[in-house]
Amino acid sequence: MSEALTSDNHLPAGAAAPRRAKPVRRFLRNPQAVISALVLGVVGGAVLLAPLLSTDPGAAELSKAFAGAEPGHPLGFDSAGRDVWSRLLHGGRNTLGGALIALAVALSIGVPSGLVAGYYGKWFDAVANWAGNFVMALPAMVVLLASRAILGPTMWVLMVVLGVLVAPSFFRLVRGIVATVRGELYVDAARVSGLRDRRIIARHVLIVVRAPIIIQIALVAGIAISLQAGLEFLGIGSGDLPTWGAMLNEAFQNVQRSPLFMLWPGLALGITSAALVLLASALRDVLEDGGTPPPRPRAARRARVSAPTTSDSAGARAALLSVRDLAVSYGSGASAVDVVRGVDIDVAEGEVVGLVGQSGSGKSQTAFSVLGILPEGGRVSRGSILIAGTEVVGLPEKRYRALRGGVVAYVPQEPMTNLDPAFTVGGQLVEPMRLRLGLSRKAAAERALELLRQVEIADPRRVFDAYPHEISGGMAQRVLIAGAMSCDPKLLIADEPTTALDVTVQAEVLELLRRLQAERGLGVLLVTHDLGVVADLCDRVAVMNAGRIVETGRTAQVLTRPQDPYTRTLIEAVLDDAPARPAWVAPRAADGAEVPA
Ligand SMILES: Nc1ncnc2c1ncn2[C@@H]1O[C@H](COP(=O)(O)OP(=O)(O)OP(=O)(O)O)[C@@H](O)[C@H]1O
Repeated sequence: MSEALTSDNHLPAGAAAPRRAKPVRRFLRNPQAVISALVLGVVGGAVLLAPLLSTDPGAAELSKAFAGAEPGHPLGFDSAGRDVWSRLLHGGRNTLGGALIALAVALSIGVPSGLVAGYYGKWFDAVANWAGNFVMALPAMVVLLASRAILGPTMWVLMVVLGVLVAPSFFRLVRGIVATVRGELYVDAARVSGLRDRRIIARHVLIVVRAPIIIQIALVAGIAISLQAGLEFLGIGSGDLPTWGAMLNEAFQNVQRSPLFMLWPGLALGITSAALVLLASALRDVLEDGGTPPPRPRAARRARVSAPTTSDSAGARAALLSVRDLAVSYGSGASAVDVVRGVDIDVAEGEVVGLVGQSGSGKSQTAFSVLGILPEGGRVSRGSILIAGTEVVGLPEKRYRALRGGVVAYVPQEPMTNLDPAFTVGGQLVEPMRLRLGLSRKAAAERALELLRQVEIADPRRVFDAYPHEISGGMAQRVLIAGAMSCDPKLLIADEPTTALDVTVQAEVLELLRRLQAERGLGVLLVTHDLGVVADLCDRVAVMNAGRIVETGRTAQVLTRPQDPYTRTLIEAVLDDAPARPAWVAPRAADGAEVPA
């Protein structure tokens, strides 16, 4: 086996693939990020420590109006004889505090609603999208002015209103990303492994939106500060509170006498806003370009057409998997299309049943129906599916979850897209085991390493610690097989498990599946278009065409004495692909001379 493994494990054992530096390290290596964060740190620290670094901002000494700098008052006094330095620091507290309130409101409305709308879609998405568009269409300044007229001169409440006005920017951002991630195969895989939606969102979805949200926070904070300063400059804020905008307003009224008063709040606003924008741009480089790879576009589940009738005996039903009269439909009413019609399949314990047919014949739709993961718009419109005696058509999601991962497991077609690029292989194996088997982190990690050994990965520790992009396709498929085995299922649904792999690796993975099936006595429903794989692995085979099972029987019997014309065509197509005959060699006479044709 070790020889076989070398072709699969493209990276030599122990050789580490180039790893991306951790986000903190990338941040520290980015001068723009460090400088802008330092500037913001200094501004934030100064305003936080305002009571220690300055005196009462409201204390006025009229005799000192417009007086210059003196010890303890480095920026001099304003028109009312108040210390400009104290007002600048305390004003910063109110300005930044107001921006924080607006941000908190925007985040608490925009992020959860974007997550729910993006992940679940349906009516909530439509309503939230409409509401978001409506709020975005409102002119922010006019709404703030109207709010001030209705609610009175209270800056904090105006900041809450501002938060509501900018919430759609977070909603749109999160909704868009989550809607893409929702369609990722690794999210389907997490669902099949029995994880709850809440957990999938927290673990696989939030991590993808994390970086864009951080970047958006920096941008929106800059906008909130500017808007707030604008309101105060226009005299629409609280009036009595020192803020940078209010200082600008006061300074503007005395610009002829002391133009320097404009400088300090203007500088504070300019430096803080510029630092936030520069930080957002640096964070984009740090977190996105070199960070979590963006979700790979979901490989379209093939949807091509191809044209029906016997199947497993409709009588006795197998103990492990028994499908009867299954129909899968897309669309509704007159436009409904049945892509699977009247399918009957049985898989007994320890039996390998091949589901074979050309592309678009409905094999994957049948498998997805068994797993309860039909793509959006698809539904089981008729029939019955018994898994270990439990009817799963119409089964509540909670009970379905208990079956998936535990009784029935899934090995998908495309290994790479079924692993979450944001987590290590080990992390992805450990999580379902902790949840389903109630193991501690340590015990689950040990079991994961043992499973990696069982699927013949040469260096389990390295693969355990690796991210999906650091392993080969063949290794990724072994990892998924290890994951499928992790909760000791009885039934395995394998959907073209070797199609995406190169030929040598295909043979190894098939050999592995054969060994695990025999050792564990698994029942397997093997979806494939490859009659060679069927001949190699399957006890029985069901041939599918245009959504129907056209022939079922023992593998040897179906392959050697096919009854249905479509099965014969399939077999003949394979024979047509047989290796070409050797090149013609001209016959030679006894003396070696070429015989003329
Ligand atoms: N999301 C969808 N919406 C509408 N029709 C779909 C959808 N997905 C698949 N179909 C249709 O269902 C039929 C069966 O597709 P299915 O993916 O099961 O084929 P398959 O036999 O597994 O093919 P392949 O080997 O290429 O995956 C196809 O005709 C396809 O057009």
